[in-house]
Amino acid sequence: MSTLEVHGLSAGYRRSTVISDVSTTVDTGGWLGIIGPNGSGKSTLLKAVAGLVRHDGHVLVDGRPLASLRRRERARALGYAPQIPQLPIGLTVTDYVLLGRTPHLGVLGREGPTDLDVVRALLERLDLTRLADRALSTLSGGERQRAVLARALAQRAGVLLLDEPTTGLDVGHAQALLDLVDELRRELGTTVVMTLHDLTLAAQYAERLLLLDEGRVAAEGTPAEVLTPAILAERYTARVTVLHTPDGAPVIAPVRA
Ligand SMILES: Nc1ncnc2c1ncn2[C@@H]1O[C@H](COP(=O)(O)OP(=O)(O)OP(=O)(O)O)[C@@H](O)[C@H]1O
Repeated sequence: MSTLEVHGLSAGYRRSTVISDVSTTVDTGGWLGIIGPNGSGKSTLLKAVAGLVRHDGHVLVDGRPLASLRRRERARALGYAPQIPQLPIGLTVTDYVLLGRTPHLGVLGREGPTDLDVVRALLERLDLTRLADRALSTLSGGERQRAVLARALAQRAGVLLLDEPTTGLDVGHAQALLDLVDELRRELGTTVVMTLHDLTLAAQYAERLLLLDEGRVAAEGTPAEVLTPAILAERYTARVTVLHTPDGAPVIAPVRA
């Protein structure tokens, strides 16, 4: 149940500026997909929104500057699942996902039945139940990725930032994850911002797409407005055709020369 506003956001590393003057608004329960070629600044944009890299400009959640919120308030306002997370590899899957509940725990810092229920339900939906007691270090890449997402979803933040959430997931697990995110969005009004290379999945799940090129907004609109062969040829140097599934969803198909 949160609106995210980004105003004139610029960010980078040391002396180099990577993204410049990005502005956008995502309404409560909205889903914005960030797309763009390699190195265009998608991950940097998410990190800047999350306040994890040096930036200029403003990020507001429900009209409140994110930078002004205390840690716990901030963790309830905004959750972030990075593309390459630092994992406490000795933890079990359950204990790791429970960490996502930290901003909701009472003064004693003990998890209650609601926290355990939230975690159990997420493990079930992400096909992790049989791995619940396994150490993170023993998981496959796709299993670990699902644990990282389960932790971010357990946080139940108003705004959820997902950096390439389907990386390393097979098509079935990718769909299960995106369906689950869609459900949270509909049931809890979670506002979602996600980077994705898979343009077909991006078009099927995101309501709007923002195309970054060299750190600037090159296009923004509905998937049909942004994913045109002309725009993709110009921004990705790609030859593609746009097909449609029987229910009308776009499929971005590469065309061999
Ligand atoms: N920690 C860092 N220090 C210095 N430069 C960085 C750092 N992280 C990213 N960059 C640079 O910033 C630019 C944008 O990187 P970013 O990861 O945001 O792009 P991206 O669009 O997410 O790329 P990809 O599609 O390849 O994941 C790249 O040129 C990259 O080399």
